[in-house]
Amino acid sequence: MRFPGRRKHKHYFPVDKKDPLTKKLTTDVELKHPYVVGMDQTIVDIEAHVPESLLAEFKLTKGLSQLVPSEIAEALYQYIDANNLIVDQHAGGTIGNTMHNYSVLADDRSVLYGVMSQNIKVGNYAYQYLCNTSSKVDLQHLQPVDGAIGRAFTLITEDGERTFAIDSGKMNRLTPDFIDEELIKNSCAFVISAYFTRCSGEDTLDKAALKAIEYANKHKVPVVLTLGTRFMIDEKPQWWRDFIKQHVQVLAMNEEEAEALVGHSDPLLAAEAALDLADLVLCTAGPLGLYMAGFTDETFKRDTRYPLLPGSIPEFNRYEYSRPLLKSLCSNPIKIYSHIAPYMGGPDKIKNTNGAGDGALAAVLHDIASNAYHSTNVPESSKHTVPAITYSSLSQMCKYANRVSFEVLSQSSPRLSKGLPEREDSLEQAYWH
Ligand SMILES: Nc1ncnc2c1ncn2[C@@H]1O[C@H](COP(=O)(O)OP(=O)(O)OP(=O)(O)O)[C@@H](O)[C@H]1O
Ligand SMILES: O=c1[nH]cnc2c1ncn2[C@@H]1O[C@H](CO)[C@@H](O)[C@H]1O
Repeated sequence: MRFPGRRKHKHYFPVDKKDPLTKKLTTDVELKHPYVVGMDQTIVDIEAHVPESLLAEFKLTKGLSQLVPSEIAEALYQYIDANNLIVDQHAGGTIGNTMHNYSVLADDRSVLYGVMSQNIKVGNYAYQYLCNTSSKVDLQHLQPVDGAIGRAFTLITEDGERTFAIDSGKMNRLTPDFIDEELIKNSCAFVISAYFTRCSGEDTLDKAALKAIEYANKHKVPVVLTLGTRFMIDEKPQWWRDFIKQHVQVLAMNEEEAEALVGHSDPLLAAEAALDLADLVLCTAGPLGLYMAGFTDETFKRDTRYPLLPGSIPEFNRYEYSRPLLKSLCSNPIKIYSHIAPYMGGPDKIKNTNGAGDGALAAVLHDIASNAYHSTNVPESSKHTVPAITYSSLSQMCKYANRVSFEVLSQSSPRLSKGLPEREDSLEQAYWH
């Protein structure tokens, strides 16, 4: 496990002090590695740069992810192919991207649940998916299906905005009997997107997801939910609020999904309202950067060293140096918030913003897993007198998540091709400072 950012020796694995802790770690002790489990609709992204008029022609709403019947998907494919509009084809899926990015950042294992075509030919979609996924993502738990995986036509208009038209294939056929309780029980987080609810007919993914969530809740493994796309939440906001309150500990969303969920267009107020539903909240807000919100206990709160910020909640960042806890573990819970503007103001040129939010979530997962790694291997560390969910403070995680989003935006594709540099060129802006 590579740790997020550069860490002080005091808390990291100390090598300079000859105490029992150090000895334990410098002798041949094999460190235990935590892993995260994600579940996704296995999808290949077919990226095309298109004029706005094409969206109207195919009755697609800009900025959203929408399912299309296979005849429409085929007509769309024929159109973009014949007009040479396709610029790239790569593995996608919001959780597939997140697991891949997690594994690249942490240099460690994640497990992906989903389906995979049982007949793979060199060059077909299934093959492309496998070739495009980090070898640290364990794909042994994909369920074989007789048919194609999903296709996401990722249509980028001139303003860089992306619209998805999804051709489902067999992506929703993961069955509940395929879910291994032990695998979930021993993981440090279970990650899913709201897309699992978009099932119909013979689809079984929704039932498989509910089974996995039931196991995670039973064994107190944090459930991490990312909201996917706005109109799914708009369709039944109360259902989502109840679902999150009952099953989810960590919630990730962008400001539009947040508004659909809790009715506030201001991302900070939305993040605060979401704390009635979940314990830790990440709300990305495009060019405004991102917000995080969580709980800490009165006893463990830490004052920020940054200037206190005005906003819809005055001085909201006061305790951003605190590490977040599950609300149920706080005897006197207080709400904590942090915000960060885009790293270095954002890349000079953004060709598309696809996957920037998935990148931010991967960073938060990395921090959660680092905490599990450290507490399993160095349980005596003073760090773990606070039963926090994450290794870092809210403030530090915001910096890290933002830095990863920047990397995704700069490379114009949702899956990181490499980890972050050990040292940044611009030290003032370095996320670990
Ligand atoms: N135009 C921009 N300029 C600078 N930074 C940006 C811009 N758009 C996004 N970002 C960065 O990327 C992060 C995530 O972006 P955004 O809120 O667009 O995610 P998203 O809508 O969830 O994306 P996706 O669903 O494609 O993963 C932001 O918090 C910010 O740090
Ligand atoms: O319905 C869906 N299910 C799963 N993933 C999706 C869906 N629609 C879009 N994306 C995925 O979202 C990623 C960017 O955040 C894209 O890679 C795309 O594949």
